[in-house]
Amino acid sequence: MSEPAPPSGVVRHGHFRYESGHHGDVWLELDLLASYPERLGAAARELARRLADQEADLVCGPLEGGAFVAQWVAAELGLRFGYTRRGAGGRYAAPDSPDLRGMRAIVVDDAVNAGAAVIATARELERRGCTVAALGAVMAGSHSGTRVGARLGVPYVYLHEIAGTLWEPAVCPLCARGVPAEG
Ligand SMILES: O=P(O)(O)OC[C@H]1O[C@H](OP(=O)(O)OP(=O)(O)O)[C@H](O)[C@@H]1O
Repeated sequence: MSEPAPPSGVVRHGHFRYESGHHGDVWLELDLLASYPERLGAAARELARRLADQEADLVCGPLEGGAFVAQWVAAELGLRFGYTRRGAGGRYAAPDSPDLRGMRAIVVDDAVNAGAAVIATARELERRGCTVAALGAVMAGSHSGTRVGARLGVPYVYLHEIAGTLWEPAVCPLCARGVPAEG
């Protein structure tokens, strides 16, 4: 079964300046993805199908976009749902209630780029007494997002690999060609 393609306009090509300070040639319009619930639901159903053998109790995603997908995947699998929220210093925290001790968790995000959100979410779940069983994402960036499962040492399902390159600003070839950067 082939996975549903992201809606047109979600993956943009050009010259962009990211929050990390890097420059790159791909931008993901994740709010646009979230605005098509039918398409997001199709992606979540496909993720759920591929993650169904993980014997998990909980699906957890980072707010905002990751949690939208995680909740849908949890509903498809008949599992509990949780979320994390970014706080100071890049830490992601889950709400104090419910008690998550002893649960097997799948971490789900809409997009994984550097992997900061899913890794911090996995660390928080472990701190709260969960075992992280697997990772799922609708989209994963080819520069590092596709390798985050290996970094966490868990099975990783992503539906779309988004080809893109990151550069330090000083060596950005698009800057060298005088292409204006967005972001
Ligand atoms: O792999 P990473 O480099 O961490 O990037 C991926 C994260 O970035 C986006 O969230 P963002 O921080 O923009 O928050 P939002 O969902 O509230 O827009 C996206 O929803 C992922 O959670």
